[in-house]
Amino acid sequence: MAKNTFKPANGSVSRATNEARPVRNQPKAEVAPEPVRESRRNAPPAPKAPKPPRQPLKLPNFGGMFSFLHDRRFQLFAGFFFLLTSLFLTIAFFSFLFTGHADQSVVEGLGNTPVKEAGQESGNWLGLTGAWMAQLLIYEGFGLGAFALIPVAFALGYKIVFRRLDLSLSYVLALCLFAMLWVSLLLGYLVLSVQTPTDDPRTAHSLDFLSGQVGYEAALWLDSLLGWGTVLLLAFLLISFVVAFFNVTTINLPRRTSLAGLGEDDEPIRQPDTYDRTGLGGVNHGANPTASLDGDAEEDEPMGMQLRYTGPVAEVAPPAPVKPTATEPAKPRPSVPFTLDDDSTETDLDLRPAASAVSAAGAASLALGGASGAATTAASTALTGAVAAAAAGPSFSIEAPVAEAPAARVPTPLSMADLADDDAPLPKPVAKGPAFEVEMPEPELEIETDTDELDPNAGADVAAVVEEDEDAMPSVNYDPTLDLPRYQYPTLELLNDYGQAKAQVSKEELEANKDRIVETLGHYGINIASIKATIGPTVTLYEIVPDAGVRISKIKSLEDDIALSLAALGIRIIAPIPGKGTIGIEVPNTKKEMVSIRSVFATEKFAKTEMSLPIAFGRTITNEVFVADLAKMPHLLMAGATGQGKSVGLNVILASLLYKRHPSQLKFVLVDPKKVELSIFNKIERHFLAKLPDTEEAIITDTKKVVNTLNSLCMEMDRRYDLLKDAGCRNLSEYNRKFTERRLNPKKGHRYMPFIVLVIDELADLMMTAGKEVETPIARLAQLARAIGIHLIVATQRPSVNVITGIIKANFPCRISFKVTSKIDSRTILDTGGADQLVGQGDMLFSAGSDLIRVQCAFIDTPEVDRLCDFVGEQQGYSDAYMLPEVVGESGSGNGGGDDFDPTDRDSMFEEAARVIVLHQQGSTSLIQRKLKLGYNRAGRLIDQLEHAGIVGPFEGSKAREVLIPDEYALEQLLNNLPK
Ligand SMILES: Nc1ncnc2c1ncn2[C@@H]1O[C@H](COP(=O)(O)OP(=O)(O)OP(=O)(O)O)[C@@H](O)[C@H]1O
Repeated sequence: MAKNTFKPANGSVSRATNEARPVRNQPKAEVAPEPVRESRRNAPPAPKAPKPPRQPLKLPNFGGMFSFLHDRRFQLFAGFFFLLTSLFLTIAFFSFLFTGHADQSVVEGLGNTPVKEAGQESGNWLGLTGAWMAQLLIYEGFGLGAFALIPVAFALGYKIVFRRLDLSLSYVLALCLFAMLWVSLLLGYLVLSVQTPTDDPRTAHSLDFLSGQVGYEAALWLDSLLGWGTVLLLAFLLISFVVAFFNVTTINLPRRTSLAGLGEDDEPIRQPDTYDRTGLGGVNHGANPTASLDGDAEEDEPMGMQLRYTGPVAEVAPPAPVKPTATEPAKPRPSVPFTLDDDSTETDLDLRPAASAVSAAGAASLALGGASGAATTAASTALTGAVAAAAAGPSFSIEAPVAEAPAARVPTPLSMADLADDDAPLPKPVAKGPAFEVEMPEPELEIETDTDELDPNAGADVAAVVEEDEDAMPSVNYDPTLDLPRYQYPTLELLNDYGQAKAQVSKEELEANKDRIVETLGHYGINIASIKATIGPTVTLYEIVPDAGVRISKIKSLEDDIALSLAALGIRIIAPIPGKGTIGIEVPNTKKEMVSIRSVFATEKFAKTEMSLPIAFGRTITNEVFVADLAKMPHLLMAGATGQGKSVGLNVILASLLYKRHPSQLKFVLVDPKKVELSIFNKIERHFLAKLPDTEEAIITDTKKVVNTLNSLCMEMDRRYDLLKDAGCRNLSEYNRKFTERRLNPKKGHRYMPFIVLVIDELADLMMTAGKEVETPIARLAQLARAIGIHLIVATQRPSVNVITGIIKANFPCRISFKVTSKIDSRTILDTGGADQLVGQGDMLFSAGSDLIRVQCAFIDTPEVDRLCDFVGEQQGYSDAYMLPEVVGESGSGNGGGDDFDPTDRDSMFEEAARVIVLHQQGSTSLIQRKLKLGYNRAGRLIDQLEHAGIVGPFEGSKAREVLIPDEYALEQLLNNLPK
């Protein structure tokens, strides 16, 4: 991670000069995710290992009645209970296979025998309880099918304890319950069939345990009803379960194929992947013995049946025929075949492994005559595996059901190969249309909502702001957070939980958009080799690889035509996508996904970030959480027409920083000419706000005060540079590290310096009323302040050149634009078009130098900000806001800057002020103001004069100045000696 170090050309830190720095060469904002286009390569994607995410447990609330369910300790207790239950059942069941017969009489005679004696008699490895449970669940219950309860208990326990599971609980439950009943019924029927009326009842009885009483009775009943038709019913039940469970919709019969066509087309043999229900990229990557070919290259199909399977998102009817629009000739639409990439998902479902596995299961069940417990378990597991294998081919991982892992957030590479008529030979992709591939990017891993995990106190990064390197500080180090040792970081509970986002883009929509793009470009003679769609929260990116020889500028010029034919506002064409030979067309989704701030904060990327000033803006088009470090940006310019999400964006920025930093590490200077936007943050004044001395409100709404504040910040900047120079440090983190290591003497004015973030909500207003007066200090701060930890965030709804002047723009390399009204505005803010084509409501473009990243800004509602501010504000804070240096009027020289001070030109109140100060032993301007009823400017001048007379020490930031005269006697002596 490149550190943001400010290094003047001469190697030393000079006092602030107006010399413009080559801002463009500054280290770029470190942007956590790769830009969209970087992450999508045409190179064959490496098989992704399925990443088991930590899944938050979804528990009902019941109006708080069962709030203990959310207690992690209770969850762990329950989780381990289930895990141990699964172990208990395993031992008890296996033991039953050997001792069950003998234990039967013990258990049945329980009512008559004392428990202790019965326990001693029982042969089960887990005593009487084991014998009783096994008897109940196996003999009186479901026979060997009861073994299926073991994985249920295990999965439940595992999920609760570790919060990671490749399998969804509901899937495990459905599979195991079905397996239990089905196996029990099957075995019941088999037991019934092998028994003959002449059988020794003891032998017959000894087989009953295989099916249990439930299976046996049910089989008996069915046998009387259907006879051997019971077998057909069992087969039908199995098939129905597979079809329903795996959503099988089509079946391929084996075809005679040849490989000849393949060589001609140079198309590689592709593996039929399967739709990954996990949503986590857990597609099969193993070699599939029934590798199929795409396009019309037919495959050598071994014997067997192939089902075609559509996953949840793919589970749509073939696309509605696209009606030609007025601008399109009514010529037949080219049928578009889709090739499958290795990471795309073939929806064919090959049942051969399933069939063999099922028969293995059957065989295993049959082999149970020998009472082999292992075989029994194998039977139920084999059945589970069989069904899984049916869906996944050789390596299928089942995961959260669709309801739990919504498609829009789920990284499901999804092929549309099955849109074509199954029986019709698949057309050649290159000859008749481009390949189309849909990708749903990986969601971020979400951490649990435990507050500890988001709380920097809990991690090693307590003083990440200070350290930046990993060296642990010895405990004797100064720890600024000890100013407020009991300060609690905000918790995720303060934020609204909107749950999981829902799938927003239907397959029809994707397909129709793709077809229209192909058609529109086709009208202009542009042929496309392939298209890939990446679904994001707001827009879907269609990445087009044009045929060789097509000029990119030609596609760019068709932007409006494509937008028209797609009948969608907000189409953005990126031609070419930087670093790639492809063209991107971003098409807004019909239904947008709202990105809640909680879902973003809950991700590991944000919670565990090491950035100094992390801001979680939202999600990119690839659904990655977009976190950027303000410290590296180092300033941010924001624009957007009214109502497009600017204020929400500012709140997201402020909330991100409040969640990650301690009050001792960060201070905000909030400028809000609109007076209402930031007023909500007043509550955190004593924790996080900085203000000018002797001002009432920390949030600045008055233009005059803004000028003073900016000048004060410039003074603070100069002071900080002086201190840095004195300490021989090049930037704030070096300085603060030295300070915390106690290598700098506070008596010499050294102090721990928090980051200062200046937020200006409406620059246009300031520029109109104060013009140059604000432009100059803003530009100066922007040029120089990054090394000393002062960062600017400037927002405006009018990104015109009068507001964002050349000098301001040149110093803000990082810019954000929400939707603006014109292309010109977009150019003013981003130096390129595109922001005018955004869709609003937090849709934004982030520019850090040359790259533009489209991000859906997270949404934080006012009540959430309110709760956050209440949470912070109600805690113990400092006695006042952080004090910025005093600025003494326009003609004044400022504190300590009185080189032109005339010792004989003293204020008439000088002596009185000196007495007040010495009497109270507190060198503060406000004290003079209060006691002598003076205005702010005069009191400021007085304190300057007192400093020059040696009565008070130099300015010390937020602290009062040191009083150098111990008592009134000494003061009188000094006053007498002063030149008159
Ligand atoms: N990230 C977002 N996700 C969803 N909706 C949003 C988002 N941001 C803003 N909106 C919607 O847009 C509305 C206006 O947003 P906001 O108040 O931030 O606009 P604005 O640009 O600050 O407007 P103004 O300049 O007039 O204050 C919000 O009330 C909200 O409904």
